[in-house]
Amino acid sequence: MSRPPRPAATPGVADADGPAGARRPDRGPELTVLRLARPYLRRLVGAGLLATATEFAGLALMATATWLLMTAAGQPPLDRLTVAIVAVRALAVSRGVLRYTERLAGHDAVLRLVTDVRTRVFATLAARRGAPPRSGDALSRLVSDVEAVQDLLLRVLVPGAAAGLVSVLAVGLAALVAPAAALALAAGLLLAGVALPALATTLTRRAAAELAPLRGALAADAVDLTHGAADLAAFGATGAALDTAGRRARRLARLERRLAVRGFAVDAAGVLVAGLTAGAVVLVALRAGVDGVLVGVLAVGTLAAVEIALGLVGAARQWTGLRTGLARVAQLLTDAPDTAQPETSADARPVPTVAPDVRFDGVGVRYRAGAPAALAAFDLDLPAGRRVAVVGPSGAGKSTLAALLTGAVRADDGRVTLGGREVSAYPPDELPRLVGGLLAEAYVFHATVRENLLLGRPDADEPALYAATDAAGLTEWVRAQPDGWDTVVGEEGGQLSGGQRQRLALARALLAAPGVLVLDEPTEGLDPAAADEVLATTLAAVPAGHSVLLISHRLSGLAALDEIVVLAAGRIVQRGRHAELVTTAGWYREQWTLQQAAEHGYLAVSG
Ligand SMILES: Nc1ncnc2c1ncn2[C@@H]1O[C@H](COP(=O)(O)OP(=O)(O)OP(=O)(O)O)[C@@H](O)[C@H]1O
Repeated sequence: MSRPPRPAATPGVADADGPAGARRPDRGPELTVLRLARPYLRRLVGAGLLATATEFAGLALMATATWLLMTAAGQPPLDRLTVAIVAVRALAVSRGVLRYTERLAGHDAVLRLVTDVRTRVFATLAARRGAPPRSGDALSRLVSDVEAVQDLLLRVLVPGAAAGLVSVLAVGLAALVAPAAALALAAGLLLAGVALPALATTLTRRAAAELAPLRGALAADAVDLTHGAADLAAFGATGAALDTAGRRARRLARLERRLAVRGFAVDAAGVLVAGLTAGAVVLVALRAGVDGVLVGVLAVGTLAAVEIALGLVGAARQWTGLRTGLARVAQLLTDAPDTAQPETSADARPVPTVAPDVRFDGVGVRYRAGAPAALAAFDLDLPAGRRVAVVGPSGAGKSTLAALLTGAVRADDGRVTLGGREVSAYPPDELPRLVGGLLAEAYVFHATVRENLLLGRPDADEPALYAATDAAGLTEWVRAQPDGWDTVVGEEGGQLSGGQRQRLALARALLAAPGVLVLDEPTEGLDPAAADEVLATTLAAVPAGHSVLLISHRLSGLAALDEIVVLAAGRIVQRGRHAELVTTAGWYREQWTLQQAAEHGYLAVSG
């Protein structure tokens, strides 16, 4: 496998990786993310109103049931109770129905929004193909960060708004009975719904911010201690490593205990507030001469209303835990205003019909002063529709060519032009539409098969996905998975075999369909028969008019290419078509013979 050459330009994505390094977006991360919720505002407001209705039905149920019980104790005629009996039943049933529809409406809106956010995040990452690679951990975190957007709406904003509205309604209704009691209720609700959530946030914010990185570090310790056990033992470092991990585990346990104690304290304060508010409301109502039954209704209603308002404490806690993830997502989206707009994003990217002509003119690359040239006096014409293979021994400079084309490396001598314009003159977001493909050590994301593929072309429909996986020979595997396209492939594609990972990366490159398709060792990790088949189907799947630069150490399957360039120590040593090169003495014929012998045996070669 070719090593990825050192990138020349370093547009930063790494700063969005961690909480410490994350530059804060201009506005709050919540606002940045919620801007994306605009198309779903009506659905979200609907879900919020349903949540309010659910809570209100619960409150009304408690109040009506109290009135019913207290009035029934006086044994009035049954017809005085009929309406209340029917109301209790209706409220009990409607509360369940409302809760169900609220969940349905909320999840419908939020899942649509999250799909949007995820597509934009992936499109942003795709548009930064020239940027330094992000760590697997950071990418995985980004995938789960997107889930924070879901929680922000479902666990914070919708229930928070419902609790706020029901509190206002409860105060309004209490005011109809006794305005002074309503004031006491309002004070209690403010304590439960504003002061306590603020206190909970203040008490837990610092510890919560420390908790997530600490958990990550401990998880990394666990992996190091198990995977690196042999090396630690070999260097006599097991004890020290265990000590470090032990210290971290103890610190984590201390923090979690502290958080739990503070959480219980706030919860206890909530119960106290509920009791005191109910007591105050009862006293004030009695003083105001309110009827005994109504005082009872006010007391129970107060307890129910304060409990609903206390839901804001839970929402505040959730919000504290979500902020870091939200900040990372917002950071990524604000850094890439282009990809945040569907009209200009990769979604709307048309498949180019004709490739730009590519020319390498006397190109030389030297990675370090004094080091031998990775590429010297390299000339190549790759007009639209031409397919060229570059072969040669390890370290010959093949991947450097790919890096020059994608703008990851700049030529020290000569010129690399696309459509007559120097590669370095293209804006970074324009280049990937023209040149791209399967580069060295392609990264497979901890996401679903579909999401990994859509990174190549976010607007690809199902037939396009099938066409790409057919060519890469992955369709059968996808069909065999219970979750099909939605199969999660694990961290760095860890739940796939090496061959399946390669096929997935290849299918993604084919789906992207840039005008100039660069394929750096596309059949790496496949057995010879599969490699031949995949190379043939891949080349057949490249649209007419698109060019191909194929980098390969395997010489099998190159007969269909228009030209083969043999590189050695950065210089062209042979060029021609396969049929010519196998009959000419030189590196190509030698390697061809060796590879055929290794793959098919000497008899097949001589026969
Ligand atoms: N990022 C880098 N920093 C320094 N030297 C590099 C870098 N990338 C490549 N080189 C050097 O440039 C030369 C060409 O490397 P390149 O990766 O282009 O070769 P290759 O033909 O693709 O090799 P392989 O088939 O082994 O992947 C090698 O000598 C290599 O050591």
